[in-house]
Amino acid sequence: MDATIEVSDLRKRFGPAVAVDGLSFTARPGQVTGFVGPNGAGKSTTMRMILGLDAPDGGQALIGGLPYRAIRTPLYEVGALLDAAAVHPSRRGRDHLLWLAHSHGVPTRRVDDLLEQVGLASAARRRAGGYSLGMRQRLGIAAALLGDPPVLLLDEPVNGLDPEGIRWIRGFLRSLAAEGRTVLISSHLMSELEDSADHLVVVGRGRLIADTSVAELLAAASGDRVALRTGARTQAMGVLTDAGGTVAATGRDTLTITGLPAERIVALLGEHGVPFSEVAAHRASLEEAYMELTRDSAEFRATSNGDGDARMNGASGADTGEGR
Ligand SMILES: Nc1ncnc2c1ncn2[C@@H]1O[C@H](COP(=O)(O)OP(=O)(O)OP(=O)(O)O)[C@@H](O)[C@H]1O
Repeated sequence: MDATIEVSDLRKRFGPAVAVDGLSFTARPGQVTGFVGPNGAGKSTTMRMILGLDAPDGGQALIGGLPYRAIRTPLYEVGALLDAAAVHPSRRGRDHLLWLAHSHGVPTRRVDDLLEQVGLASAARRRAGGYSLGMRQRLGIAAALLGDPPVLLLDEPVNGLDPEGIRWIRGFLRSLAAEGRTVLISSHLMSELEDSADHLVVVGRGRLIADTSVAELLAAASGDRVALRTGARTQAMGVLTDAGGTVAATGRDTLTITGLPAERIVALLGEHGVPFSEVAAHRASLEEAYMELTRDSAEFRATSNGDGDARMNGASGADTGEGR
């Protein structure tokens, strides 16, 4: 089957609250599509509509040209993880998968292979109630993969994973896409998608903010900035400004230059005998790119949680999605 997910002018309200407001995007085979936006942006509702769990008020969501409910053997066509907590606590991890597998004709062998792949083999015979959130995410991902489907939808799969788990899932998602699958993953943290997504669909308050490749977004945000480390800051500023660069001091011995390529900067400093220890073309992080993207939008802003992991927040008064 064609594994493309196509969302067209999708709309959903819950009473007076507009959850999804005319959203359109396409997630293609062979790519990890990051579906990103602050809490309450409408990501889960959109995924639920793609999976036929919520009925849209308008528009449509198709997988391989079909609405989900028209897919004959969904376990083999579309794998989904919406809520990692949806596991019976007294059931052992392996038994949870076996029960799902056997009710769909999937062999036991596949269950054991998947437990191995998601790193749960050693915990497979423990009860799921004692699993950490990260272990439940892994179990949920294994369940989504049972039928070896060409389409995967994972809602916040990175949530609860430790740094090793985050590294693992990035590689795992990339390998699933490299096998030709369509992988749609949601996140409210832009930084979670760094190094895993190829394509980004950014939403806010149910609307599309950006639909772009990660490479294009980063290139646009990186601009022509060059970072320079030098003990002769004043001298360097003079030389580079005279040559037409725009120079800003960013630290005691660091400068950021725009308007001059890195090679020209090196040549100029050499000609004028200005010592320096480092010249690097600036590469924006995905988080910076997001800031750039939403700079003109008063509705969204990024704040740092203090450990360099910036979060996206809706403006004050935005629904946090809590209390449901
Ligand atoms: N069943 C529901 N009943 C009422 N309101 C709902 C329901 N489901 C979602 N909403 C509302 O719809 C909006 C979008 O919620 P949704 O969960 O889709 O956002 P999200 O982007 O997935 O957020 P999060 O990152 O918190 O999961 C929010 O305002 C939310 O409160």
